[in-house]
Amino acid sequence: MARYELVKRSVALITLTNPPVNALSSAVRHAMAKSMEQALNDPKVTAVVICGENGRFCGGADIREFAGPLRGPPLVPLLDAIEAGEKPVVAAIEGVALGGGFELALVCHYCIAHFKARLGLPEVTLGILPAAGGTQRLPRLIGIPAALELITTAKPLSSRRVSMLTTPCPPDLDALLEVVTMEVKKKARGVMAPLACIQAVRAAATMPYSKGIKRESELMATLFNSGQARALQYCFFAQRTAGKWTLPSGAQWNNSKPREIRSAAIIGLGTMGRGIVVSLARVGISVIAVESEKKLLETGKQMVIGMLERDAKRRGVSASLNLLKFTLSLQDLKDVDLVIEAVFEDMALKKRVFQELSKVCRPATLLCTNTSGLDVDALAGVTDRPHLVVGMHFFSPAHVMKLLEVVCGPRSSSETIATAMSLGKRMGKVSVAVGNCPGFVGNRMLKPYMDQATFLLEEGATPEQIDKALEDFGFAMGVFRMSDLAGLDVGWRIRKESGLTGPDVDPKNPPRRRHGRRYCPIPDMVCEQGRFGQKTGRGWYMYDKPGGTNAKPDPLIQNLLEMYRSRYAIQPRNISDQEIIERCLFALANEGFRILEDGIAARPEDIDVIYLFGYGFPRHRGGPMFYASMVGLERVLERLEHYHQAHPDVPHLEPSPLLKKLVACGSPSVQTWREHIKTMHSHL
Ligand SMILES: CCCCCCCCCCCCC[C@H](O)CC(=O)SCCNC(=O)CCNC(=O)[C@H](O)C(C)(C)COP(=O)(O)OP(=O)(O)OC[C@H]1O[C@@H](n2cnc3c(N)ncnc32)[C@H](O)[C@@H]1OP(=O)(O)O
Repeated sequence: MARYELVKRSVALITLTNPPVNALSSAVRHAMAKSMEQALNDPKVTAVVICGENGRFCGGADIREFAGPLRGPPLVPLLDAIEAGEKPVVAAIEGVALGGGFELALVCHYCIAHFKARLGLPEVTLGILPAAGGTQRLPRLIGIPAALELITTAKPLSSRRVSMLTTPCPPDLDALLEVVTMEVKKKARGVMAPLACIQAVRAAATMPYSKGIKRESELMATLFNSGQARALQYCFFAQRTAGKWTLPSGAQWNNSKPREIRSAAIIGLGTMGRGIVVSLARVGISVIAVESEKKLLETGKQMVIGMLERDAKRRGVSASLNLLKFTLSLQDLKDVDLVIEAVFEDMALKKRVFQELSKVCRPATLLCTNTSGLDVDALAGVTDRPHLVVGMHFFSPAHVMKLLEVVCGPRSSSETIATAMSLGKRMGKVSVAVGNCPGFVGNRMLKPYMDQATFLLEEGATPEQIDKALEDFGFAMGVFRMSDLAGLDVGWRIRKESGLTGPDVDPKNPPRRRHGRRYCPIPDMVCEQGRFGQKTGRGWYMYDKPGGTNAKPDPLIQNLLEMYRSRYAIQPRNISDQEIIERCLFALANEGFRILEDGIAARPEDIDVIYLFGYGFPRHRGGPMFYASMVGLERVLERLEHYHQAHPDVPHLEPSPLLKKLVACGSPSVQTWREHIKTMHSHL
């Protein structure tokens, strides 16, 4: 946990040895305290050096310990003792010095950092604050503005008995703190930890160290057991768990070797295709981009080049344009390692592309589809290599969004899945393996969520009221603003293809039940008016111009809703924000439970990660499944039963069997749901 050595007969070298990141677990703290005592008591020792094993100084407190009762020697007195010691202590920093690791460096009298070392205080991302003196020493060392910034970002510095310094304090401290508070509230709506950090730094500026450290500890106590801290710490581990896929065959992330991908091809240079080309090229993969017409190819090429150049400028590197090739011929793909099809969302068209690829590409080429919900196995079935077919579902814009759903068909081989997952990682994506069903995980869950939003419109709510409730909950965008951004025509086309709407529907009197269940025709009526969202300057909101982003409530939508309600004799009622949140989010989580039952997602963490990274679910709420567990499964069940009784023609509101089962088992913690899911037929 900590190795003690005497070097050159006079220097005590204390090495933290707690792989993989030398976190300050109780055992490490214990060993450090012992080693420090030995060093201070040994007259031969004139100086102490603290470092970390395996090129990593220290990743901070052991986050796993936060979930249980706090044990072992507390960190603050240990660090205070190091700082107060008579012998000089040097932090030798390689790799990371994060959180408590950085706070450890702050108490050392000298720091030597490798130029690649990463120092920072990421505590706010876990819903807490740097409570081992970080908020008190850092302002004393580097001043309030820089410390405030560092507490939410990261900056390199060195340290020397910092608690003895007075904090350099700007004359307009209150004004400065006010500005930072406003910024934090805007960026992280409803998130407590950054605001607590500001209060702690205020204490550093206005109080002596002994009082400031007390204030820091009080603020930490408020955050430590908060739901937000639990949610953010859950997200930290969920993100790391999500990449660990397993198949029923026993093949899994750590026993399946991915292939190395040097070259790839993208078919289709629409919005998705262009983003995928950029994502691949900027990590050094040669890309052949294919379009069906010369004009589309030229437009796509110019856009990709522009995107890559802007991206390279931002990152201060040169654009990797030499890796790109643009062509109209599929014949050019015969030697590539992997193809990603990103053509229009039309099964017949995609099948033709896959048949063609089977003929053209060498037998070992992996064939991937970027479909957002079509049957991956049906595509595999038209090829000569179904085991080499997998879904790679990117999110728009593909070069920005972090999420990648890797859709495993029943015939996808473990090597194929491993390769898609590893390629996702290489592109900097958070990749989650999911099973094959309509909409996979993310889009399958979106349907009940969006249905509830439109049913609420029928019943008396407005788009802006629903969006505000969701944004106050923490979503970056409410459902209607998000739909305007994505384009309303996409969903309209899907509804037409699935036979839910079309020329047979009476436009004056569209039925409110279709395929045996409640159906809200308002989205179709909005599209029939050519209102496709931001791109047409009109959608659920109005915008200054086509492509505008400033959404304003539109009186025409208000009229449409009023006319609609009077046509169907619906008496509008006042709908509370609570009902909006419950109906939208409990319907969302309910579908998540069904997805778990069906074996389409392996664990609740995977669903939550998909919603955090693909759909803007607020991180401090943990994701839809974690949120349901925080509300209490019993309460979620009771509310779903209540709403289903009121709306029996909405099957998505009927509580799922898994939710009922978990409640019957005493609502176990989300991390243990897996043990209760006896999937008959895992799709993963
Ligand atoms: C009434 C109540 C009163 C309450 C008062 C309580 C007072 C308590 C006093 C506390 C004192 C506060 C001390 C301090 O201020 C708090 C902290 O230090 S919080 C921790 C801050 N550190 C971080 O957030 C760093 C998190 N880690 C990372 O960012 C990355 O892991 C990394 C270090 C940059 C390395 O990245 P990678 O190389 O990509 O590796 P992975 O991310 O995949 O991680 C590998 C492996 O390690 C696990 N892990 C990483 N960091 C930690 C950690 N700090 N604790 C525990 N485990 C960690 C990670 O989960 C991976 O595990 P695996 O998935 O492989 O099992």
